[in-house]
This record gives sequence, C-alpha cells and structure tokens, in this order.
Amino acid sequence: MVRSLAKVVHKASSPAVLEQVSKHYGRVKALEELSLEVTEGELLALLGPNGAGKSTAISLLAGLRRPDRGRAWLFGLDPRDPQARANLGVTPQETGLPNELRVHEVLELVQAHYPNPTPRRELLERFGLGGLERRQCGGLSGGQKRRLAVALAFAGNPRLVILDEPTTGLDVEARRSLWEGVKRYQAQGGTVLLTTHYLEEAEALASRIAVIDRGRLIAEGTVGQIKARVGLKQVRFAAAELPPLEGVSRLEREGDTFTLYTPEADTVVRQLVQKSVAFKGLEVRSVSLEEAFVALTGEPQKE
Ligand SMILES: Nc1ncnc2c1ncn2[C@@H]1O[C@H](COP(=O)(O)OP(=O)(O)OP(=O)(O)O)[C@@H](O)[C@H]1O
Repeated sequence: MVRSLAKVVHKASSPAVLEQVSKHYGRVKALEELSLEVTEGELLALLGPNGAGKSTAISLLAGLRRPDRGRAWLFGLDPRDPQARANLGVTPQETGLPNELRVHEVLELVQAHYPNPTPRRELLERFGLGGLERRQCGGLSGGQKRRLAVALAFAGNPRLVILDEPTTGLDVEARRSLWEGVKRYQAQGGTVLLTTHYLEEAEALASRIAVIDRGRLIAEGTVGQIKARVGLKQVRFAAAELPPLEGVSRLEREGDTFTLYTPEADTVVRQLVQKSVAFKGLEVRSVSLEEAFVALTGEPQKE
C-alpha cells in the first residue's frame, strides 16, 4: 500500500513520465517497453537515429496518441486531460504558420488560449524576434519562422516545453539564438524535453540525455557519460590481416579495408604499430552521432 502510494506521488511530482510504453503502427514497432521520466527543472535531450521512436514518444506525452501498452503521464494526469495540457507547450517538427498573419497576430492568437500567457515582449526578445512584430509570417526567413514556431511553444507560460528537433535546418547563428531562449526559460525554472539529432545541441543545453534506438532506451546519463559512449573515432586502413585489438567497439571489413570504431583511436593505432600490422592509407576521423549509434547498437564485433 505504502509502495503504490509512493509510486503515485512520484509520478504526480514529475512533469512527464512514460512507463513501459509500447506503440506499434501496424507491423512497425515504434516503441518497445520504453520508460522515461522528465523531472522538474531539467532539460532532458532525447537522442536517437532516424526512426528511433523520438516523435512517437513525444506524441504520447503530448496526448496526441495513446500507447498500446504501458502508461503516459503528464503532471500526474493522463496527457489527454486538458488540465494537464494547459501546462504544456509543444513545437512540432514542421513549421506551419499562416502566411497572411503578422507575427504579433500569431502570438496573440496562441496566447489567447492560456489564462496566464508569457508577455509578448518577453517572447519576442527571448527568441530574437524583436522588430518583426508587424511582419507577415510569409515574409519571414526560414530561421525566423522556426524561431517563431519555437516561441509559440512558450506563449502559454508552460511548466513543460517539448521541442521536437527545434533547430533542424537552421544556421549556426539562428541555432545559438534559439538555444539562448531555451536556456533562459530553464534558468527561470522551466522544464524541457528536447529531441535532436545533434550531439552538439544536447551538449549545449541538456542536463541529462536519453538515447533511444528502435524504440528502446539504450543509454541514459549526463552529457559526459553519453559522450564517452558515443564519442567514437573511426580508424580506417587497408591491411591483409588483423590481430585481436583492444578498445574496439565495432569492426567492419570490406575486402582488405578495415573500419574500426573506438573511443581511443591513439591506443588502437599504437597497437597496430606494436603488432607490426602492415597497414596502408590510415585515416582517423570523428564519427557522426548517427554512425556512433550504429556502432553502439549494431551487432557485436565481427570480421
Ligand atoms: N503514422 C505512422 N504510420 C506508420 N509508421 C510510422 C508512423 N509514424 C512513425 N512510424 C514509424 O515508426 C518508427 C518510429 O518513428 P518516429 O517518427 O517516432 O521516429 P523518430 O525517432 O522521431 O525519427 P526521426 O528522427 O526521423 O524524426 C519509424 O519506423 C517510423 O517509420
């Protein structure tokens, strides 16, 4: 009795919880027994390759879809409960703004749905939109549109904001300006769940990272802990044979070309020299997050 009560209190105190959720689209398994908790005041970055299930997880928390199994909680309530969603702001992946409406009109339209909206000035300033109030949305640049779409997620003065790949397609400057707005919200006590393909973005913003792949949680921890796991280097060279090597997360062979993934490229190259491997055309480079995920989640080492 005490235990189940503790469980309820725990869920009620967290802005968002997924508890062992599974979601299938026909034969496609989008999520498999995924558990995730976003705690008050944190910025949790949800990372994963294309099709990992990030958007599906978000849609369950936003009450847009229901899990086939398991439960989703938003402020201790069913996410489809309007009372729970009144405290939530969401930016979808796609930016659909009416071309004819002016920036201030769009903001007012969204603010009007909330009892205690964030002041317009603050939103404009926070997301670098000052001076654009009277511009029609159709006349905004891609980066400005994206910043406005993200600002809208904050318009209702929410306690939790879900940002689904907010900076995809933005240049470095626009991305940084958006990060500043998100950081300021979090500094004022806001909670954020962010999905992104960019490790750099998670690094700049996240207090914690969860990595999902094929609908399952495969890693979770601080930025440092995740970086240590996905911060792999790729070592590639041609050689006739390869002795066993230490510190290799994954090994691929195509003809006489070997591709090794390792967190310790220097150590691997040193072993090649020490073991007198006659290698040619050595290349060492950092892998993309995508490749790191494949190396992490792929089959075990094989030739
Ligand atoms: N409406 C749908 N109907 C059928 N399959 C779907 C649907 N939505 C998503 N899927 C599939 O479910 C899986 C998870 O998709 P989801 O969009 O949640 O992943 P994601 O991690 O957000 O991907 P991305 O990074 O590409 O946005 C994928 O295999 C996808 O093709």
